[in-house]
Amino acid sequence: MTTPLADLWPGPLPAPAVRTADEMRCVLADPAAPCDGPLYFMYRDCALTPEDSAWLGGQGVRFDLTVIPPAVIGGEYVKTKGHYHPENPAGVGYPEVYQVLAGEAHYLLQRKDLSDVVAVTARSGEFVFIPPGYGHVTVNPGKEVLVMANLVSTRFSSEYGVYEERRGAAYYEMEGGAWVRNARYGAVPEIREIRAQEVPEFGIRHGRGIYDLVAGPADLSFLNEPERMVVA
Ligand SMILES: O=P(O)(O)OC[C@H]1O[C@](O)(CO)[C@@H](O)[C@@H]1O
Repeated sequence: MTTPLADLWPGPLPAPAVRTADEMRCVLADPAAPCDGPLYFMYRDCALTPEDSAWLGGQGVRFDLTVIPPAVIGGEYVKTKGHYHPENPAGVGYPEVYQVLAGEAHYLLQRKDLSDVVAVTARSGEFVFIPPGYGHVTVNPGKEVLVMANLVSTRFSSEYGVYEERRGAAYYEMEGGAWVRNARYGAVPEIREIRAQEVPEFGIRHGRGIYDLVAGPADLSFLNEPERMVVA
C-alpha cells in the first residue's frame, strides 16, 4: 500500500502491525462476508526524534498512527476490532486521546456496564477523548482513507474478550449510516450520536496538532492517572 502518511507524518515509521480480514471475522456483522487481505495498519510507538521518544517513554505514553482504507464488508463499514482498557492501580480505566488526521471517523464508545453507547463523529483536525471505562471501535464511514493518531498509556494491554465473544460492539454501522443492534448484547440503550468535543483542560482543542502534546510543556499524566482528572 502506498502510505498516505507521507504528507501527514514527517518522522520515521516503524513496520506496521496489520489487522487481517481473518482476525476481524469474529467481530463482523457478517463473519462469512467475502473479504481478504489487510484491513488496517497500526504504526505503534512513533516519535519524531529520539528525544521525543525518551520523553514519551518517561511519561509511560505511546503515540500511534493508524491507517484505515475505506471498505464495506458484508454491508458493514470497515472498522477497528474494538477493545476495552483495564483499570489502573487506582481502579480507574485508562483513557485515550485520538485525533483524526485525514478522512472522517465514527468512534463507537460503549460503557463497560452497557449503560451508555455513544457514536462520536470526528473530522480531520478533531479530537476524541475516550473516557475511562468505555470500550471503543473506530469506523471509517467514508470513501477516503482514514488516518488517525492516538496517545495512550503503555502500562496495559487492550482487552478484546467482550468484542470477540459478542461478535463486535453493541451496534454495527452499515453502508448508508444505519446503526444496527448486535443481538448478542440483549437490551442496550439507544445510541447517542454526538460531534467530537474539546477537552481544553488537557490541551485537547480541535485544529491544534496532537503531536503538540508530545515533549511538553503539556502534561500527559492524565493518561496514566485519570483519577486525578475531573471531566465535566
Ligand atoms: O486494537 P484494535 O481494536 O484493533 O484498535 C486499534 C487501535 O488501538 C490502538 O492500539 C490504540 O489503542 C491503535 O494503535 C489503533 O488505532
